[in-house]
Amino acid sequence: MRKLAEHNIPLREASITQVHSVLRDGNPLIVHTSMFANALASLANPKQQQQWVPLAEKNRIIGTYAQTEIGHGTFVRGLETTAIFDPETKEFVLHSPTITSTKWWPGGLGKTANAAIVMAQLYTQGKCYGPHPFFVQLRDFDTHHSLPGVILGEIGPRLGINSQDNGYLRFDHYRIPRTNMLMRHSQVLEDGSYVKPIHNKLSYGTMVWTRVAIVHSCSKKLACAVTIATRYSAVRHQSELVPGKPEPQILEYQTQQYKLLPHIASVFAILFSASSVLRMQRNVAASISKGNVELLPELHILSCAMKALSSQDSTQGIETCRLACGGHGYIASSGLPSLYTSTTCTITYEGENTVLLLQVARYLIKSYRAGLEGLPVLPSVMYLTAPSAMHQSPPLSNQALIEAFRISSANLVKETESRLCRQFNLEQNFHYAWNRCSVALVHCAELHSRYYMCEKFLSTVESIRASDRVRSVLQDLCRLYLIHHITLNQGHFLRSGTLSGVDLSTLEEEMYELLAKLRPQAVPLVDAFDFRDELLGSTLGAWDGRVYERLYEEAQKSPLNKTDVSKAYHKYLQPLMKSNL
Ligand SMILES: CCCCC/C=C\C/C=C\C/C=C\C/C=C\C/C=C\C=C\C(=O)SCCNC(=O)CCNC(=O)[C@H](O)C(C)(C)COP(=O)(O)OP(=O)(O)OC[C@H]1O[C@@H](n2cnc3c(N)ncnc32)[C@H](O)[C@@H]1OP(=O)(O)O
Ligand SMILES: Cc1cc2nc3c(=O)[nH]c(=O)nc-3n(C[C@H](O)[C@H](O)[C@H](O)COP(=O)(O)OP(=O)(O)OC[C@H]3O[C@@H](n4cnc5c(N)ncnc54)[C@H](O)[C@@H]3O)c2cc1C
Repeated sequence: MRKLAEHNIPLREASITQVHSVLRDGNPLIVHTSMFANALASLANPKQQQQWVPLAEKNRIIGTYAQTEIGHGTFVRGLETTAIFDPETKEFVLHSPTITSTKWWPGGLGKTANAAIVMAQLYTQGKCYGPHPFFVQLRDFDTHHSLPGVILGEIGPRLGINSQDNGYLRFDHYRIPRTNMLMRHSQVLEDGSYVKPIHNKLSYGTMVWTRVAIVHSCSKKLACAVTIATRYSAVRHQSELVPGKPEPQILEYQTQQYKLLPHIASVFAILFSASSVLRMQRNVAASISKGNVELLPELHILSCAMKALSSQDSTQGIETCRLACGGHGYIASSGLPSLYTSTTCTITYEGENTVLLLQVARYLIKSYRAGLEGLPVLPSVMYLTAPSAMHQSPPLSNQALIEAFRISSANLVKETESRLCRQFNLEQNFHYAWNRCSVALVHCAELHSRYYMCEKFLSTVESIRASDRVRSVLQDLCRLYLIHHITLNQGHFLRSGTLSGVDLSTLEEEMYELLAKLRPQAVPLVDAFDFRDELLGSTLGAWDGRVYERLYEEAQKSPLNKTDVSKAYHKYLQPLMKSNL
């Protein structure tokens, strides 16, 4: 990043907006270095990796991951792009049969990538075997022109990340060699016969990998936002806390502490969960390479749960940080608008959150029913039918709060499963009944996911190797996080009987005390994230706290300030002013 690539400007001299356009508003190579690279690593066989990975690493091949179509993003089994095997020529013929089959959204597809992993419905010997990944060259590697039979373009401006191109792609009976089907898990042999994978969802592996990557990415984006807003809140003085006294730092206001400290805690909560899911992903990947897919469902569900929760929490946290900075939070040079627009899309892409949470709910109901029948269930959901151990922990202790989450989550799953049964008896159709319970099912998934994140936060803080002082601050942050999310979900705890109204009032009081106790730690905590000013890219969050000078200096860089009278005056204003004479 020493220089902003396309502008060849030393990073320190770049305008904040230019920094954002590369670092935050979208990196045209992010899908190449993440999803495309992972698809080759996890879905291609060794011979294919040998052929394409070195070229991708040298950026001779710039790839993207082209799965979503203008008519289908969520429902992968409904994709319409076809890949029909031709036994005569031993080729796949790729085609976009309808307007809705147009590939639409893939990052870099419009103008940057010269190749793609394309998900298409595989047909051979007259039978459809569902969506499979194919390596497809899209542009000439020397001239970058689109190849014959490939129609490419850019989809147009978006809410954010506009410095990367998102593209569209259509195929017109475009032929690729049989060996361009990524063949690690399934194959089509020369005679056209299909060899099936050991698990029919292995072709979804890159989505799972990316969901796990997004969790970690969300913790970093939220860390940027809380750094900016907390530092600004220590510099900004406003109003009178006590009449007649000097204007205080806005960080002295309890409401400002409530806006920022729980989200500082959330950075750690997401980070610790990200580490846990990443460990699981590596273990499952190792098992799959030995032919063992037993834990794949656990990874799928956990990656859905954590991607949904971390994208939602970080997006809400960044917006809260932006609002906590008042008017200056709305200015581009604060860095907060581009953080928001580049994070809110994580709720949508890589699996829209509602849909992923319904995947989690499906697993919870299925596991709950299996537990009732005494069948084996996987570790993360064993608690659903386990006996409660509520009263073994001291009242309102951390362990008691985790128990309250556990029991409330199990209770909600049990209640919702009963509702599903009642609805099924009415509708006599599981899918209609499922849909009529889907709001409650999403709530089950959210509470289960929150329980996981809280448990991981506490267990990590309890086992972390750190100085007593650091441990004490992390324990306070964890306690604040647990109480904050209990107060946000009070109804679940009252309904499960795990916490009373008095308990909740006691916890609220403690939360307010924790805000005051953590106030002196706020700036040291965000300084510890150690973001360089150039990467933070914020007039409000710079290390030296010269907020007003930086805002003013940044404004000078605006092209509009190159002249005192803008060209628009002569072209538009002056005629307007004279027209009424
Ligand atoms: C510059 C340096 C960069 C370095 C890079 C490093 C890291 C990256 C950094 C940060 C990350 C940031 C960004 C990431 C990069 C790029 C992202 C940018 C762009 C975004 C890309 C995309 O959006 S790609 C397209 C994503 N699309 C989706 O996710 C589609 C969502 N839909 C689905 O996944 C599926 O349709 C479904 C799961 C919702 C349903 O699938 P379906 O086949 O219909 O299954 P069923 O619902 O019928 O279930 C049947 C059973 O199958 C089980 N199952 C489903 N999926 C899986 C799975 N993946 N694995 C295992 N099992 C699965 C399901 O549980 C059912 O099981 P049971 O029958 O037992 O219940
Ligand atoms: C910035 C950005 C970058 C992207 N990059 C890529 C990329 O590189 N490669 C790629 O292939 N794709 C990419 N995508 C596409 C992305 O993966 C899809 O937009 C995403 O999967 C959501 O699908 P959709 O757009 O069809 O939304 P839909 O699924 O149509 O969602 C619309 C609404 O329908 C609801 N819904 C859908 N199905 C159900 C259901 N079963 N039950 C209940 N509600 C449902 C959703 O909850 C949502 O509220 C990108 C998208 C964005 C925004």
